[in-house]
Amino acid sequence: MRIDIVTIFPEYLAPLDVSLIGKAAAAGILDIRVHELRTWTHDRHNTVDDSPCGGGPGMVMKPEPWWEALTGLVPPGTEAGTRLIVPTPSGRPFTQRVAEDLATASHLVFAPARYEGIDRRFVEAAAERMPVEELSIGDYVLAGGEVAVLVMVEAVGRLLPGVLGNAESAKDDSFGHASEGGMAGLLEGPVYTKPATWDGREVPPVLLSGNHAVIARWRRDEALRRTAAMRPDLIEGLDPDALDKKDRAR
Ligand SMILES: N#Cc1ccccc1Cn1ccc2ccc(-c3cc(N)[nH]n3)cc21
Repeated sequence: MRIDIVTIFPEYLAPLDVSLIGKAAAAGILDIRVHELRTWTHDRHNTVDDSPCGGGPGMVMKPEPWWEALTGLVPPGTEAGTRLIVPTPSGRPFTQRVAEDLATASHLVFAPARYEGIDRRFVEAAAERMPVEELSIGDYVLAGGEVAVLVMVEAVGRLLPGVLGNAESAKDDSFGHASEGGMAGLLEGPVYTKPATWDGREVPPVLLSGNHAVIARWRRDEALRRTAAMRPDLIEGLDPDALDKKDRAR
């Protein structure tokens, strides 16, 4: 997967060189390219913003540099397989299902804005050339879209084949598709490691029993318990077929 990120703060995307995503890029699974939006400005001050039409606070990002950037990165006629992602507080929620959908694309272009956002006409013009997703990572307002891009690139990147080692799997992710017996669709339950006793607190004995069927059942019970406590909305949304007989007996 190729990922292009256009921003006025390229240094904000430095974390993508680290850890899981950094290793995936080094392995060639991800081809991540970060671009400075001002590359596509032509005035002496490399202007990317202007005052809002109709008045109001702050500044709005001009459509021209974004359009030139998009056209430079995705020349007309080469849009197949490309999706434009625009982080915004007024977007569709970015969820695990959205991440799974975006993971099927061959090319993602991210347009993290600053100020009060981008002139609407850029999104409208882009939507005539390729699918555009306006996405929110949560019900709070950030100062710009770069942090949202970090979140989305990690959530999407980890789903690509070869990114997670065999030991870790996205198969049973929280929020993923609920599956019979799996944890997908539920929150993660508690995790423990050695020592067996710490601070006078014991690891639940079932986890030391070596009985994998009993351990799996205990973990599913704990995941259901935590989900019911922290996110009852997810329980309601679970596919009934994804709950096994013992779940229903709870
Ligand atoms: N737009 C806008 C805007 C509108 C009002 C006040 C402040 C901003 C700042 N801003 C500029 C770009 C941009 C991108 C994404 C977010 C964003 C996403 C989530 N989930 N929260 N915030 C915010 C962004």
